[in-house]
Amino acid sequence: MTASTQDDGPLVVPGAEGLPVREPVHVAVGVLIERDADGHEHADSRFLLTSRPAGKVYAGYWEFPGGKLEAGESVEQALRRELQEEIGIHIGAAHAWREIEVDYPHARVRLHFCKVFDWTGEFQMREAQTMAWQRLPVEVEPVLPGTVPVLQWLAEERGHQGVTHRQPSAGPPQAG
Ligand SMILES: Nc1nc2c([nH]c(=O)n2[C@@H]2O[C@H](COP(=O)(O)OP(=O)(O)OP(=O)(O)O)[C@@H](O)[C@H]2O)c(=O)[nH]1
Repeated sequence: MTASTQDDGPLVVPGAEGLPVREPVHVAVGVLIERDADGHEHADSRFLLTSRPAGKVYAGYWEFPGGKLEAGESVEQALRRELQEEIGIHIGAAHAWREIEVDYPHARVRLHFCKVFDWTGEFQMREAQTMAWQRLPVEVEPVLPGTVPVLQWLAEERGHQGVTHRQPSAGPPQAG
């Protein structure tokens, strides 16, 4: 799937063009990164992607784990709760990193990406997702449209040249 950006505007996914402006749903998203023995992130550090569970919009697409903020929650609180609920880990500090709005046909979301370097606990895919530690270029596919800019930001930070992921080979997603 291809998507287009607008100047200072949201990433607009095909099918969402021309829709009335909607209030964004805020989503906390964790970019879990493995650091080396010196505690540094480097160009080859692996990051975690998870596949979206069956029954959700974009089921099977790969994304960074996270979920919607509940009433009264901060981004960090929501991320802490979501990662415990969905993948079974307790995170340490969440470092606010980048934000982007994405206009999907089903909703407009504002994605608050946080880098996370410390966590405890065993990974448990509690929604029957799949997890994959990845480097650039990402090998799993298809990647969620809202994940593509994040891969680009990582590529810029890491001096990665070339593609960041494979283009999806399947047709449009089944809503769930
Ligand atoms: N977790 C996550 N969501 C993302 C990313 N990129 C992106 O566009 N999204 C969008 O953000 C929204 C997150 O919703 P979700 O369904 O995962 O959240 P949730 O677990 O709280 O949902 P639910 O409890 O209502 O089922 C979806 O519309 C999803 O398509 C990403 O990298 N990670």
